[in-house]
Amino acid sequence: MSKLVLQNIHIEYGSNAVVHDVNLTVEDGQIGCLLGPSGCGKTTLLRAIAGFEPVTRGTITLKDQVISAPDVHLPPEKRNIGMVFQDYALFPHLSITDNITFGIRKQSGKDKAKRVAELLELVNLPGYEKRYPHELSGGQQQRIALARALAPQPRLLLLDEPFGSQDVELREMLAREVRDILKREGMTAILVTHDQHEAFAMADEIGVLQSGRLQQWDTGYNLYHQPVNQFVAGFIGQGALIAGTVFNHDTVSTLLGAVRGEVPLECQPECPVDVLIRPDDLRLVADAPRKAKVVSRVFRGAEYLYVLGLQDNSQLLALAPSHQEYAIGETVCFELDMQHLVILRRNSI
Ligand SMILES: Nc1ncnc2c1ncn2[C@@H]1O[C@H](COP(=O)(O)OP(=O)(O)OP(=O)(O)O)[C@@H](O)[C@H]1O
Repeated sequence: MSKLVLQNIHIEYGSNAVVHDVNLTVEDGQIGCLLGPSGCGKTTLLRAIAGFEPVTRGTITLKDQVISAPDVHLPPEKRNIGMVFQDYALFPHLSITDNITFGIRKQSGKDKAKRVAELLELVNLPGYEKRYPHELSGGQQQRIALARALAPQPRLLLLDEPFGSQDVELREMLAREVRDILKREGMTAILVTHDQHEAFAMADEIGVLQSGRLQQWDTGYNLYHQPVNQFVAGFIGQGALIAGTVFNHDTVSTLLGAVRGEVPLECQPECPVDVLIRPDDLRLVADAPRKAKVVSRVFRGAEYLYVLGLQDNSQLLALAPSHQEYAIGETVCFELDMQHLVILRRNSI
């Protein structure tokens, strides 16, 4: 069982702490993801798991073996962890077969040929044995890099921004493909990305990092629908936070009137909160008491995404079919769907 467990991980570069008290578990055969803005510590954590960065405090356990702790450091080559990077790092002068077998050079010719055929089948490039990297598209090269990483049957696979050099439209599709391949192999993996669509398409659980701290480790669905704080709410999906004051256990007073949702248990009446309103919580209608002004809009094909301004200058986002057009400056009426509103304690980060 290749379960990966990080407990209270703390990493410093010199005296500069860049990862603080990170706890997470990736169960055997599951795909985890570290997601966050540039500089939040994703790569540092991945490097620590791979064995390229020592930990100042905490333990990293893989398959019940402690591989990193302040007094334990299993060298990278002894961890049996595979890696896939953004730039594929295929050897240009080696054939696809030699690239894939690079990590299993010592095996017999027959075993290697069998594994190459198996892996090419798995990554959907059968018959590519004799080709060279320059004869392959970027997506195909990335699949070969994946086959090479899987060849030695690692205990864990680490993927560092693996689709970063692909077109945005291609990334989600590739992420799905790679997920299917990893699931077929039963591989435990961790992906690092700053692209949430890639994370959603590929991972079972996703950790959102901010300044080296793990804010939430959860499914993509829960990150979107039940963010634990304003940072996660703002980072995942689109939406706007409007200020409110708790009225009772399920009602908050806001500029938009009373809105309902699950008030956090620790928030007493009068407690200041933020209400997260996603574009899909809001419906533009012909007539309603709630009104706002169109500040800007972005054409999205099937729909327009509108930025709406309220009296106090706070803003909301709304989606509407593109044939139902509103002009900038126009006053629009809207209704709120109160089913999913998320209420967050103010200053919870
Ligand atoms: N070798 C190093 N020495 C000192 N500081 C470092 C080193 N590597 C990274 N850092 C710092 O550690 C912090 C985390 O960096 P890291 O590369 O882990 O972030 P990241 O989330 O992977 O960012 P990106 O998405 O831009 O790759 C940053 O503030 C960075 O400047």
